[in-house]
Amino acid sequence: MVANKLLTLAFVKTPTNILLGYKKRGFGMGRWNGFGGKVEVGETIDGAAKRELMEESGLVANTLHKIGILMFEFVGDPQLMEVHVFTTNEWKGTITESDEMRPEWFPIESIPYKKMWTDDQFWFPYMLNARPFYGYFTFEGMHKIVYHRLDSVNDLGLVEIPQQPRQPVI
Ligand SMILES: Nc1ncnc2c1[nH]c(=O)n2[C@H]1C[C@H](O)[C@@H](COP(=O)(O)OP(=O)(O)OP(=O)(O)O)O1
Repeated sequence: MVANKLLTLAFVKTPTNILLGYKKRGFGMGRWNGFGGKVEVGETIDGAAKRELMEESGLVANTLHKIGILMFEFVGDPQLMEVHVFTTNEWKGTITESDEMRPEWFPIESIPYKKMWTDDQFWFPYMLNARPFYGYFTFEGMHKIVYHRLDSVNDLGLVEIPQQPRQPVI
């Protein structure tokens, strides 16, 4: 069994707008997303979320609220991605482009879903409405979702996080 790959994803939002970043390189290149990345050894998940937000957007979150947990399975890959999703509406600093991300504000009614990960359109409504959620998505390739489930949850601390893919890896 392979340990899950632990990642964070943070969104800065106001009641009407959301800050997204255009991924300029690496995994998810060419897509708009929140700010995040891998949890480093010795870091807490919350600490990694704050660090990645700062590195990729220039902003420091005063508080981050955990709003969701997403699992991603890629058919044929034995390792699951476990992504912890956060939001903040209190931050300081100046929005700064990094070599990885180009940040830009979007009105909530015109989020560019067609230029984002395919799964985002499913769970963004939960995140935008501050409804805690748990989602599991199985991808075939980088675009096609072949399985998904999405649940509203009362307590993210009680979510049972799977440690291996749903489908046997051949
Ligand atoms: N399917 C999907 N939807 C929404 N968001 C994501 C996915 N898959 C993902 O990986 N993500 C998010 C999770 C993370 O926030 C990033 C990926 O992080 P990555 O760029 O690989 O991690 P870094 O630590 O920043 O990478 P390097 O600096 O090592 O290149 O996308």
